[in-house]
Amino acid sequence: MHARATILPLSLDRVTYARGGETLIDGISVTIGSSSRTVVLGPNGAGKSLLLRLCHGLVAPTDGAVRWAGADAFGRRDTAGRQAMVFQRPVLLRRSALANITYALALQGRLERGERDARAREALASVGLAHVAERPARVLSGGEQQRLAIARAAALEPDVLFLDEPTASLDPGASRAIEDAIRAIDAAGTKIIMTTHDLGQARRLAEEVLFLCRGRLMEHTPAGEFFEHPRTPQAAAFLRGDLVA
Ligand SMILES: Nc1ncnc2c1ncn2[C@@H]1O[C@H](COP(=O)(O)OP(=O)(O)OP(=O)(O)O)[C@@H](O)[C@H]1O
Repeated sequence: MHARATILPLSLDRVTYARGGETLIDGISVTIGSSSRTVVLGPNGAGKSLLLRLCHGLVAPTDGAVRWAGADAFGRRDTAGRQAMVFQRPVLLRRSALANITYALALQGRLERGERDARAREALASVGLAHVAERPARVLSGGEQQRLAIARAAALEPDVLFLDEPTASLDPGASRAIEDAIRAIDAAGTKIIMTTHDLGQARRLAEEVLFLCRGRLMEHTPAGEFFEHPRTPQAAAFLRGDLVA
């Protein structure tokens, strides 16, 4: 267990990202606090992944600012080291599952060598992967690799964990295992901000929803309210499964 997030809240101030004459993220202002799991929803191409990358500092906004607890975030090491992101197709090292985690812990530099192995084994166990600790990460199944990537990020005990489509192309059993892991990480004090295409998963995990459409933030709503009474026609159409104009 570790203390609740401290680099939060995350504030976006008119964040815009334009490229090739197209505005892909359009003046998003929002404040995201530490207290609930945040799920970013929206149709294909809405800008969900891009928004996560902007928040995490992988991409700099072309206008506006991303701030953590009020400070200008981009390029700041103190905030960068306290957040992690797991991508849709995680990049794993050509090492064992266990070594993928101990290596990340060594880079982070918070734990002594002797403590890293125990933390890494604990992280693997928390996602049901204790039995593959010595196996090369690259031979693991897609679902196992995704769980390993999440365990590796969680082992760093970040204040905030960004997850981009953590269960894309996984079967229902593997997806549920990842959902359980996400709940456990949240319960241990890490703020979760994630995207998903799976509306069932969004209903199970979301406590608040950011709904994006064509780079614009249409709704920032408690999850129950979003699913029962979407405020915008775009969100209502999205929830019905219609193509969103
Ligand atoms: N670095 C970039 N340069 C140019 N265009 C980009 C860049 N990153 C994203 N885009 C474009 O921005 C738009 C939003 O992309 P993004 O991947 O964020 O959407 P998404 O909502 O996550 O979509 P999906 O649901 O299909 O995963 C897309 O049209 C994409 O092609």
